[in-house]
Amino acid sequence: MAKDVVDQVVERLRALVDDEVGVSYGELGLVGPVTSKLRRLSATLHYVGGAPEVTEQLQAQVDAAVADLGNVVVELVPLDPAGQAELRERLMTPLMREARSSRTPVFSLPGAKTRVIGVSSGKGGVGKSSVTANVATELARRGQRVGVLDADVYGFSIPKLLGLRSMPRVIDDLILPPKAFGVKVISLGFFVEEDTPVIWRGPMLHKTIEQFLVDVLWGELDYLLVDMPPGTGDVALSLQQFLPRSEIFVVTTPQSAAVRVAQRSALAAKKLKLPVRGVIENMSAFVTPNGERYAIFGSGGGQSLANELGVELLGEIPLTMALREGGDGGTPVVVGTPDDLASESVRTLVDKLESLGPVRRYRSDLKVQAK
Ligand SMILES: Nc1ncnc2c1ncn2[C@@H]1O[C@H](COP(=O)(O)OP(=O)(O)OP(=O)(O)O)[C@@H](O)[C@H]1O
Repeated sequence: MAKDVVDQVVERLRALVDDEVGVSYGELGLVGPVTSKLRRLSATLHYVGGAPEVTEQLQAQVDAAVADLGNVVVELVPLDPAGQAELRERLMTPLMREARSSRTPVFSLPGAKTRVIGVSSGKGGVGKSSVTANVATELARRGQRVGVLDADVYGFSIPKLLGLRSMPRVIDDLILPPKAFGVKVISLGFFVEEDTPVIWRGPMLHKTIEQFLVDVLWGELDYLLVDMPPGTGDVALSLQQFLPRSEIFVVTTPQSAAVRVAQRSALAAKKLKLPVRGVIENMSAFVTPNGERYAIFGSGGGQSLANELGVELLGEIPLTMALREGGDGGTPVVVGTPDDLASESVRTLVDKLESLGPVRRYRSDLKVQAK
């Protein structure tokens, strides 16, 4: 077998990128030697095991990469514990090492650029998770690096809304978040059995959120969205402690009763000194194809909450079939039906979110010296 074919196999395997890590197998040092026997080339690619479908997907990707090079068999070999420990060391950036040794999220270290956005609501069922999933997807579509931490202990819906079937892979004690529509996701739901109710006590939840912030290989992110449980509880407290630079956005329906409960969650955030930066109204008027508007859940709630809180109403997302169907099918409406009215309002909302920019903070350590 010609030497250049061997080189080409190695080159192609080295160039393959592990999508979740965003680094090539070559750079990760996971391509084994290629041997030639009886006109057949055998190669090995080491990988971090995950769900069977992840392995199948990788095998298909590998086979396609070398398909035109003749008789080449690439065997996928899971990394042994020593190999995993070595890989973990290679993947950790100096910032991440610092974060892990001080148990402080990289997002809170000095100089961190990630905007951390807590999406909160007064009560369940107002569409907070659907809004989070669509905003995250739209940001990623615009080229932003986005992660979602699904901390909604009452219903971990983010993986389903983003059609994620694979579980996070674990390299030694480092967690690799699976990715969908360009969004990296970690959900408490990945770690509990489906349909098994778990009572999350404050300290346990706090510890898990710490682990998700510190031991997950988020890489560099422009945005981290946190889907918070409805109400005023423990996750807000954890956010305040781990991510004091978080901004809070409150989702409400247009109904005045919903607004009152949403207001309580906003006030709780304010008490924790987390800035509430905007209101998002969801399930706004349903519009028929003929343009007739039906305000099924009333109207004006989002604006009045925004006025009371002294913040901007970032958007009014209408009730639409496409948004609901997109969520059920695991393809966010902004990708699946971009010309839907709900997609349009998500885009307007994201324009406003981006233009708001991060919070400017008073730094008590900086003093102006009068001459
Ligand atoms: N604008 C909308 N148009 C149509 N359906 C919507 C809209 N927003 C949300 N829904 C649907 O409402 C249901 C609840 O939404 P979602 O799970 O996002 O709410 P939530 O506030 O996060 O609830 P929970 O806190 O219980 O998880 C879902 O079936 C979703 O598809």
